[in-house]
Amino acid sequence: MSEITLAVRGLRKVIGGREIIRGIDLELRRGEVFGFLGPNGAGKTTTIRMLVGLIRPTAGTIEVCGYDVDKQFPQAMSNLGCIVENPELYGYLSGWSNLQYFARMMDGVDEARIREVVELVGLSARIHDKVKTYSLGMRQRVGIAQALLGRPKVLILDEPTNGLDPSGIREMREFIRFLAEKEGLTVFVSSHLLGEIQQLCDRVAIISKGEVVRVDAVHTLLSRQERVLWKLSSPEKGRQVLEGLTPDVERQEEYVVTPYQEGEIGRWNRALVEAGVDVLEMNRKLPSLEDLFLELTGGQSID
Ligand SMILES: Nc1ncnc2c1ncn2[C@@H]1O[C@H](COP(=O)(O)OP(=O)(O)OP(=O)(O)O)[C@@H](O)[C@H]1O
Repeated sequence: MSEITLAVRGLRKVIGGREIIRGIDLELRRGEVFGFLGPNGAGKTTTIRMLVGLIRPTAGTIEVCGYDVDKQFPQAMSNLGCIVENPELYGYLSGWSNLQYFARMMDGVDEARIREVVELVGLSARIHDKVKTYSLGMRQRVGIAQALLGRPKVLILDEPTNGLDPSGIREMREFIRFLAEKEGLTVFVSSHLLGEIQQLCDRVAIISKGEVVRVDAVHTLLSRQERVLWKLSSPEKGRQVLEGLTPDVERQEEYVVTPYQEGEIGRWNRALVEAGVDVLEMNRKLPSLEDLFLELTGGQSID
């Protein structure tokens, strides 16, 4: 079991008599990109604000690298970097001066470290230009550089690709994966975009109405729901044959749909042919996270 860098236990938050967060437990490991997925209003931002110490939980604990955010705040925060609301940068200063300004407020961050993070986020060529000439993607990178100054083990990003264009989104995704895989950071990313989580994250927690309804590897979540679409010479007869072999068979337009069960497909195929049903086409289909989300939240849409 790899090192736990962020542990959340029994987290609750009541605001104005309303329970917004209703008991969240999470354990994040070193080197993983962890997605926090939920529709608008599910409680993502409130949870993140507690993780980074901006608001206090009503109940529960949060530990960063073993340090309690409430009781050992400075130690916990020295292991945590975050961009929660849009990074506040001074447009009339260069990226470098912005970073110098933040570095001055931190212990043990020297010019060499600033140079290091600038290189890490790939901004060396433009770092002495004024921030107001930067694209949104570049500003995000300065924000990340700032979050990395103190050598955190955990990085928390709230909707990191918000507002970026497709190439900016791809770059940001590659950069986040690099930080986890090569630098060993734990990256916690909130999003309401299923496709993004699917492409970026190792594991995901799905949050709905202040509760985590599922935590699993993205791959496991999706493969468990994998289906096979059969195009058959006589779909109705084929459906009856398949129903005798596996539960969960349904018709979808011209296809008969079954679960995907490794090792069974050949046998089902033979049974169809023996019953006089030709298999014209067969496709494996991964569900979208969207299908899964609808299933887990009882039809609550993502947006
Ligand atoms: N300070 C507050 N006072 C009252 N209600 C609040 C407060 N902060 C959050 N809420 C409510 O708590 C719920 C969760 O909000 P939160 O912002 O955490 O959701 P979210 O998942 O981050 O959604 P979004 O992506 O829209 O920010 C919402 O119903 C919101 O109205």
